[in-house]
Amino acid sequence: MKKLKIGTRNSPLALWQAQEVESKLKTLGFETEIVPIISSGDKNLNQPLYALGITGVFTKDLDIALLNKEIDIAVHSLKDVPTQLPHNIQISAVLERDFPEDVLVRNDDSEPLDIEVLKIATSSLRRRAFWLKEFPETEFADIRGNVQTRLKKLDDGIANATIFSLAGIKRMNLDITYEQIPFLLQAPSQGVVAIASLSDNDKLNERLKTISHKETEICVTIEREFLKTLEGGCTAPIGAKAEMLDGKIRFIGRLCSLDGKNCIDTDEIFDWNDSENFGEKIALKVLENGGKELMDEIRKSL
Ligand SMILES: NCc1[nH]cc(CCC(=O)O)c1CC(=O)O
Repeated sequence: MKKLKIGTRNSPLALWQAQEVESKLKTLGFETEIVPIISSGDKNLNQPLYALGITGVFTKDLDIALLNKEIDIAVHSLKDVPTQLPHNIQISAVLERDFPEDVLVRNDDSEPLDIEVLKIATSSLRRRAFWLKEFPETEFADIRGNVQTRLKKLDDGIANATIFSLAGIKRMNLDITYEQIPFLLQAPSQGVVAIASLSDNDKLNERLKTISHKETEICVTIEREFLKTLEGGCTAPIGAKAEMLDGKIRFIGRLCSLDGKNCIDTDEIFDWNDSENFGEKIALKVLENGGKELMDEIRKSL
């Protein structure tokens, strides 16, 4: 049997995630091979992502490899995947979500610092804006690179702290202390590993579907619809979290101005039978309630 080629970025986290997918596929009887591909997002480390002005910097090279049939599937962190996918590429399965929240990691000597006087290294517009909403005086520094690189930069003293997705820390088995930051709403589809494949590869897609985690799929579909309807192709401070509780879904969403001064929040519980287009419906409400003006302002200043 021909081996199924699993494309992935070559960062330690991406490779871990590809191996996780590989072990699921092996249970389906697939023979597999991991194909690491260097992505443009990993090459261009000097600028914050939003400044590159293009979406999909982590996924583009894997999309091309898929379309050229150099790989059969691509494994991504779903939160890095643009909501608008290239023609003939689809997300065919997601793994069960774990540890979706953001956490604060301080460098060793920053312990006694008051939370208000922290300097935080992050290039995420969402993390900055949502943090500034609570602590407007906090300073920020840009930082790029994979989890290990960012920890090294923090050690070098570019800031007192940084913010990570807890999923990344857990998957890398890093022995570092972190603090919960419950006020900082996670990115849409954070903590979720996704498998992309060619939309017309029906036979493969049918089999991929069998390893997809249904509950996670429903939740991230809502979160990504919310994001897609709000952003219209530009990066903005947007958070979203859909959770299933006894057959109901709770959705929490937030859109903020870049300085965190103006935020529009939404928090709704609904039956999961009504979940169709729910993300879009909520986003349209946010846009009507001042979200449109906020998005226009963000687009102008980026
Ligand atoms: N943009 C970087 C990125 N993309 C996915 C993860 C971690 C895994 C995940 O949350 O899905 C990270 C690192 C981070 O945000 O700290």
